[in-house]
Parts: sequence; C-alpha cells; structure tokens
Amino acid sequence: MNAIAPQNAPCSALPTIDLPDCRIFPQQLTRAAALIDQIREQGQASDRVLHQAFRAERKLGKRDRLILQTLVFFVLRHWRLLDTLLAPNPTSTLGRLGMALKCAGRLDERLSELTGVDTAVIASPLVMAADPVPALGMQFSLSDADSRRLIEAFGDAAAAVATALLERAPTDLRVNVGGGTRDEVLADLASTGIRGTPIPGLPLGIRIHDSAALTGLPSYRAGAFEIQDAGSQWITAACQAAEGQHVLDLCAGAGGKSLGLAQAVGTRGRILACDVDADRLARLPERSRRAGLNNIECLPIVSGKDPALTQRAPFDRVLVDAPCSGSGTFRRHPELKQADIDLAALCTTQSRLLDEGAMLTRPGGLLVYATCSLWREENEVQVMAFLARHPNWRLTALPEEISRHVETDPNGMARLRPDRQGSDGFFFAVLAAPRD
Ligand SMILES: C[S@@+](CC[C@H](N)C(=O)[O-])C[C@H]1O[C@@H](n2cnc3c(N)ncnc32)[C@H](O)[C@@H]1O
Repeated sequence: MNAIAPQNAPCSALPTIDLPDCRIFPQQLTRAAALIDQIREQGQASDRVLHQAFRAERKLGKRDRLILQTLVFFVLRHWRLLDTLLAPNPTSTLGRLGMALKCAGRLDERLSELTGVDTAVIASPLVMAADPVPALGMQFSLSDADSRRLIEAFGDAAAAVATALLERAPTDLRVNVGGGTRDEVLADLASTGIRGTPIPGLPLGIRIHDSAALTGLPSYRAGAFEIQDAGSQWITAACQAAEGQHVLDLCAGAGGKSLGLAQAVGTRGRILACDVDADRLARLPERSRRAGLNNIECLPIVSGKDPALTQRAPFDRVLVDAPCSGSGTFRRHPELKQADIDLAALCTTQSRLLDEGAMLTRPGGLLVYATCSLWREENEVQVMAFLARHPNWRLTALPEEISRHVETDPNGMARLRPDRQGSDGFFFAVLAAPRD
C-alpha cells in the first residue's frame, strides 16, 4: 500500500496481518475486543493498556500476547478501512476483528459465527473516491480532516508517509554516557540475542528492529541506555546545549529529553525540568538516578509564568516540546487516529508556550520548538506566527551534523518522517533570541 490508488480504481491492496501461524481461538478475539473497547472508551494509550493487561494476566504465554497485541494494533490502525469493508453491514469491534482475520485469510467457521463476518464473501474491493482526500483517508484509515492535513504537509509524498504510519515502529535507544560506549552496549545486547544497529548521525543512538524485552535486561536496570525515539534524540541535539549551561525543559513530561540535555551540559550545568502534569514529572527523579545524573531539578508548574519558574530565568537554552496532536506517533499510538482532538485548543496552548519560552530565554540564547505532529498548523504555521509576534527573533539554521540527516525547509525548520528517517514524525525549529 504505497500509493494512492488511481481514481475510481479498485484497491486490491488489502492490509495483511502478521499473525503467528497457529489457530486463533474465540476467547482471544473476545479478549482483544474488550481491550480495544477499553482503549477507545477510556481514551487510554494502547501500549499502556496492553502492558497493564499482560502484567495482570501473567499466565498468558508469549504467543497469546503476540496475537492480542497484533489484533489490537491492526484494528486500531485500520479502523476506517475495516468499517468500509464491512459496510453496509453494521460494525462492531468483533466485526472489525472478524474482517481483520479475513484480510489475513484466517477466518474459520467458528470465528465467523462469533464476529458475524461471512467467510464465503471475499472482502469487497474498495472503490476509491475521486477526491484524493477521502481516497487517502479511506485507504490509510485517516479522518478526512487528517488526510487533508497530510496532503497539505507532504503533497505527493502523503501516501508514502501514510503507509509508514501503518507500520510497526522500531525501538530506538540512547546510550547513557556513564553506561559505556555504544559498541559496548551493542555487544551486550547481542550477547542476549538482541540485534541493534547504530543510527546514522546519532553517536549514541541504536535501533532495534525485533521486539525485545529491553527493560528486563540487567544493562537497562544498571542505566546503560534509555529507550528513546531517534526523533527525540535529534531534538535534544538541536538544543545545542553545551558544558556548564543552564537549560529549561518547559514541557518535560517524564523527562526523556531532560536526561539527554543533562548529559550534554555535564556536571557543571543544570537542567530545570517543568511540566503542568506533576505525576508525569514525578517519574523523572528515578530515571535520573538510574542514569547516574544529579544535575536535573524537577519543578511542577501551573504555567510558564509561574513565579517559581520566572525567578530562575533567564536560561541559555529553552526547549518547548509542546503538547500536540501526536499525529507523528500514529504507529505507536493508533488510537489517536480516531481520537476527538481539539486542535484549535492545542494550537492556542502551543503559541502561549512559545511566548512564555521566549520570555525565559536569555538574550542571545536559543529557544527550540518541537512537536511530534505532522500537521503544518502545529508546526511551520506556529513558528511563522511566533516570528510575526516577535520580529527581533530569528530562525537559525541547524548545525551541519544534524541537517545532513534530517529534512529542512529553506528557513531551517526540520521535519522527521517515519518513511525516511524511520523515527516517529517530528518537527523542530531553533529560534535565536535577540542579543539585547
Ligand atoms: C510532548 S509532551 C512532552 C514529552 C517530554 N518532553 C519527553 O521528552 O518525554 C508535552 C508535555 O507538555 C505538558 N504541558 C501541557 N501544557 C503545558 C503547559 N502549559 N506548561 C508546561 N507543560 C505543559 C504536558 O503535560 C506534556 O507532558
């Protein structure tokens, strides 16, 4: 599925599921349906729900887990397409699972009875709409609004990006400086049967292509590496934090990027990690201890104007890793494809955070704006609006060692694409504060 089908042509490229080669039982389908309903009804992240379910049901074997995970992710990724294939019959979660099995050629009589999907009828070929927006949306299970945004952002490459967003994401690691060299970590992983490869351009980055239980490894527990997408590592590098600097991570969350920044500023530098979500931020001290770092301070805030924060300004570097639609992470979070997201409200928050970040940056310092969104209104449009509000600020080009590996527009704004860099979709731009 790597091209938009010609107008009104049947789409023969039905998605395939990589299910283990064994019998699928009705209980597995009903369990998968319950998990999908939980994810959708409670607005929870699919990986978190699966993780909790597997922890609670320790008797589930490796293969059962793989079947459940594959079915849940497949249905969430292909939701709109499955509904289109089921039409005009009524849709239900079990029905979608039945259609998913049919795509895999694995729908037997019992599962057909359970799901209400007929084994005899071959999944009808899709007739693509003449308008490329619904055609792309239907084929890649995006809403029409997101399909339009993808075409606006990527033009002719929209289908390639949409194809990549349906795939399984690799797992990327960042080696902790105190935990050994990258080669040592690669060798240690190899000794446990885990194949990793260096990520070009990221001296501490490793990509793992197979699924592996990394957090159970002694080297992980000893702090040799962090699990962190390459995109997040590029954003940390774009901050260009140097030895001894004072850095603010304004939307630190659980602090993935704070940890990388803390390594860059060294023992003489300091990171202030802030977030309005105190619970997320509370996970950072333990991660920081595991990585052997003691230069990160956590500060829960109500806003970027919080006096406890403003009295600590100015900072040499300010990272605004803004809350966003998460459209760049559809591979890992397919539930977001159907989520009811208030994009206008997110854009308002992003623009406020940019203004707050600017107030906290020292003259001549750098403000880095980043999202894991692919949409222009959260990315380029935000940065251009910021520059219109702050005419003394300027966009700066990325250092050559970064721009060589990521795509930048003529203004120096960078995009990471799942179909090109293999990372999640990210956007980042480096803004320089006026010197006085
Ligand atoms: C994209 S996530 C950050 C991810 C994090 N930097 C990391 O590397 O793991 C965005 C974060 O922004 C936080 N946030 C939302 N509104 C905020 C605000 N007004 N001020 C600070 N943080 C905010 C959210 O709680 C969320 O943790």
